[in-house]
Amino acid sequence: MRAVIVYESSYGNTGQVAAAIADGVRRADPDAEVRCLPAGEAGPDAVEDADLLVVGGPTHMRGMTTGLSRTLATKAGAPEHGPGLRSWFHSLPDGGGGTRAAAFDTRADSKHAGAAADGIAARLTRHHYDLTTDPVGFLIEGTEGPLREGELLRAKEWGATLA
Ligand SMILES: Cc1cc2nc3c(=O)[nH]c(=O)nc-3n(C[C@H](O)[C@H](O)[C@H](O)COP(=O)(O)O)c2cc1C
Repeated sequence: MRAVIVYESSYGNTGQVAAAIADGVRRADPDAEVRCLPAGEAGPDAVEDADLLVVGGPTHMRGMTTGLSRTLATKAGAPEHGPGLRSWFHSLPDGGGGTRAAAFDTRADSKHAGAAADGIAARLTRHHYDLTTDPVGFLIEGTEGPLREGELLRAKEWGATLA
């Protein structure tokens, strides 16, 4: 089984979640070939043979990041972090049906938080990937993080369910 976890992360929290999900997949399927890549390193070649594609990013302005939200994050001190998921999706090959997929995000614990994962899931579906589970959000304590205690373990366990 080949699994690819693709993520966008301004402050690093979503990257940590992505790595934990990758660990969970490896733990559940030790024979799996698992790659965990930032969007800028996940070109079409990296995903075309995947049996499982997991995509996640931070929630900005109640949805996926935008050019504006990424600029605001950088101005607020976040490091530059390569292309965002919106542009990454433009070069994602069509899944053609039969490739399993899942979406996740990081977000605040607020009823007004919104969810980047919903937009990610919709794009995966539009690209004919088969969502195997509902989109999931992992909670952060503030704009820059850290992740809430226990969330990395939850991400690992969620990853194991995807394998
Ligand atoms: C410009 C901007 C807008 C944000 N808007 C939201 C939001 O609408 N809802 C939310 O839950 N978190 C929001 N956040 C907090 C991010 O979700 C948080 O920074 C992110 O999950 C951290 O993940 P990262 O370290 O991978 O970037 C926002 C952050 C920034 C920088």
